[in-house]
Amino acid sequence: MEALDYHAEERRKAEFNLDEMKIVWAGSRRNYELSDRVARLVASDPVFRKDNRTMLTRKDLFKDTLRKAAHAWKRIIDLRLSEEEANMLRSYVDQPAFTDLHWGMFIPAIKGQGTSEQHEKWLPMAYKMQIIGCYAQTELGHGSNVQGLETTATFDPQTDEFDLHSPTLTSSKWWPGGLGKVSTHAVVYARLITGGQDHGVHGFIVQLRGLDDHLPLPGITVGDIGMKFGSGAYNSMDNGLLRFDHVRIPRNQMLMRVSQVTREGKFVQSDVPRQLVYGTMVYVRQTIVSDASCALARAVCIATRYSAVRRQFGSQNGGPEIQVIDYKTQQSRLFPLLASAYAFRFVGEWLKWLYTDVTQRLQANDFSTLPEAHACTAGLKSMTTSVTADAIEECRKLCGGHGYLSNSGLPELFAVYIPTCTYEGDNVVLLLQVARFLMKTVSQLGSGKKPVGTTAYMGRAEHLMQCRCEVEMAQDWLKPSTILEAFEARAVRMSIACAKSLGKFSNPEDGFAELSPDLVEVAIAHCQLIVVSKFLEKLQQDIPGKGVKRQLEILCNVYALHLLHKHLGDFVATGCITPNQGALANEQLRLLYAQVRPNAIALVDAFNYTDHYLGSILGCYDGNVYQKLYQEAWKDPLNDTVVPDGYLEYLRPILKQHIRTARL
Ligand SMILES: CCCCCCCC/C=C\CCCCCCCCCCCCC/C=C/C(=O)SCCNC(=O)CCNC(=O)[C@H](O)C(C)(C)COP(=O)(O)OP(=O)(O)OC[C@H]1O[C@@H](n2cnc3c(N)ncnc32)[C@H](O)[C@@H]1OP(=O)(O)O
Ligand SMILES: Cc1cc2nc3c(=O)[nH]c(=O)nc-3n(C[C@H](O)[C@H](O)[C@H](O)COP(=O)(O)OP(=O)(O)OC[C@H]3O[C@@H](n4cnc5c(N)ncnc54)[C@H](O)[C@@H]3O)c2cc1C
Repeated sequence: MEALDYHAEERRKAEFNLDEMKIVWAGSRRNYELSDRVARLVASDPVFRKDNRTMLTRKDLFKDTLRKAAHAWKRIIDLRLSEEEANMLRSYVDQPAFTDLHWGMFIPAIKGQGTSEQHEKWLPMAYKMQIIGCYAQTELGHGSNVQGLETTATFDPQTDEFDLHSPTLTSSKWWPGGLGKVSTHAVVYARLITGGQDHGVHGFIVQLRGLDDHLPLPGITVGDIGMKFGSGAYNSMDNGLLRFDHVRIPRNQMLMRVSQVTREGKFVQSDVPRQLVYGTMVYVRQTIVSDASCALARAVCIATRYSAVRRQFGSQNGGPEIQVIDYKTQQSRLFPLLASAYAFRFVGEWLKWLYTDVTQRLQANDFSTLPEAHACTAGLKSMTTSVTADAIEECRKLCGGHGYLSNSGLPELFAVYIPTCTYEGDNVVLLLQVARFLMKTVSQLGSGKKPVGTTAYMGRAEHLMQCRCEVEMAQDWLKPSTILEAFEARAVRMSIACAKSLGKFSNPEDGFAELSPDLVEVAIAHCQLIVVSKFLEKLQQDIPGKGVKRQLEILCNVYALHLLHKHLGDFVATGCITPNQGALANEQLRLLYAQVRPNAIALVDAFNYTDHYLGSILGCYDGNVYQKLYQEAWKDPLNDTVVPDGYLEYLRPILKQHIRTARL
């Protein structure tokens, strides 16, 4: 019997080659094939089941995470999966775990900040998971201000050791994932003190637990910090606390690529910039941008499929009601998010390239592109995660009441996703880093130093400050050069206006603090320009497949014009466009939505997400939503009994009280 497909008609409407779009989304045919294989492998394995996750107690959820991690590790070894495939497996298992920090931060910290001897000693054990590590930077009192950390690592020349100590309550390490219950080791960030002098924050490899009994080593207090937001979600992670009471480690456990301490206790700063101590964060911020497109695509896939199934109002002559996806308001809320998922995918690909490039340069001691890599990773991490977090909530609302059910998949996705706006750098703090970089670039204009990379457009400031947008009709907004120039002009004008305002302050730091809300807006304008320009660049590539490029052009225009509509105030106030041109952009946007509409279901099918990964009844591939919702309701433990536990003790006495009250 042929399987039921409630979306069959929608799928027939598609005007492009779906298989080719799947390859564009995956990045290459090879990536598509690997990812498809791993997704199916995970979906068909009962150990990776997750449909009962939000019902588990914290302890059961944690044990389930350990079980999944052990099973994942066994599969990785048995099937000889590459690191790339293992990472795909991690994504599809879809359960935050200590392994994220071990592979995503502990190992990269040693690789980026350790010497070759340290690599030889620690990496083989870490790669085999004979030791498990975490990244212990944040403290109870300080997270954003890394220079404000209080943990000390004092060198003792007599024993050739560092003495690690937590001098205050606020110096307790607080938040590191994997620390609470699992890690045997940590890269700990502490103030280096030699000869009574404070040399700032550096990384140290510290063993925390015994490798035989898993008990904390002497002088170490360690535990979990407690339940976090939502059920299921990030509670599978053992975010931990850690205190040191004069714990001794050998000198060679300080990560010494950036600076060294000699046997005599002399502090030596190498040619490598001290910012490399922050290098692991740059790496992870880059991965967070790629992950943002996955989370956004997932929410959008659920909301789009459900919007095509759901009908409300408008039945004529007894015919079917209107699919909610046909309401213009639904389209104007949903399609920009669909376009953003594709936009973030492409900017994530580009950022990965940028990161690989800067890493190769760093290995050759070329540090010239580090500031730009920092600004791009910080800014795009901030922008993409903020948009994605808001978008998941918007998708919940787009699904009406059923979106609030746990089995819509959206509440847990929201709960697990929102901390990305905070971890790896609070999003506002990161935007202020971008703003600093932009203000520095503006201050160097005219000095002969030509801006390059993502700030190259500032080199054309003279033109961009006075150019006029030539749009006369709605369709003029479809010209890539018109869109790009409007975004470049807005970004440069906002940057230069802020730089001028800063110049009015006698103390630049006072000015920066006072104008920080405006500076955040400047940074956002710059980041949006990067995303728009990378989408446009993607369209310059040869993209095979019937109708594929056309759909991407439509999505690119939706992405750019919805931003223009949303930030119309910026564009008009800076004189980049007139109010009438803004109205024409909005008119064009409405026409674009009509072009997205017949392709919407196929555009989310292109993400190639399994029902297991989506974890959503509303987003299931076959669209058989109502029957599944009905069946699922009966599986709730509350429905195990017809009369609930507690009826006799609590309900019945209330129900019967009217008899007594009536007697009073
Ligand atoms: C169950 C399933 C199992 C599956 C198993 C599968 C097995 C898997 C196998 C393999 C899979 C691979 C897996 C990979 C996984 C990847 C996933 C990773 C998930 C990670 C989860 C993350 C969890 C969260 C972690 C954290 O949050 S860690 C802590 C992060 N903390 C922060 O981000 C702090 C933010 N603060 C700062 O960054 C800084 O302090 C500051 C705000 C930048 C200010 O610093 P300060 O020194 O005060 O700087 P300034 O004076 O402002 O600037 C000085 C100077 O430096 C420049 N700068 C600043 N930062 C950087 C930088 N990072 N890089 C370069 N340069 C930088 C700045 O621009 C200034 O420059 P100028 O002087 O030129 O102006
Ligand atoms: C789920 C989760 C996992 C984490 N995992 C790890 C981990 O593995 N390892 C680790 O070391 N850490 C980890 N962290 C900690 C995380 O990196 C920090 O919480 C994060 O960097 C934010 O720092 P904070 O908590 O000090 O926020 P704060 O800086 O205290 O932020 C509070 C508010 O102050 C504002 N603010 C702060 N400074 C400024 C400023 N200069 N200008 C304007 N506004 C400002 C912020 O915007 C924010 O609104 C994790 C956190 C979470 C939530």
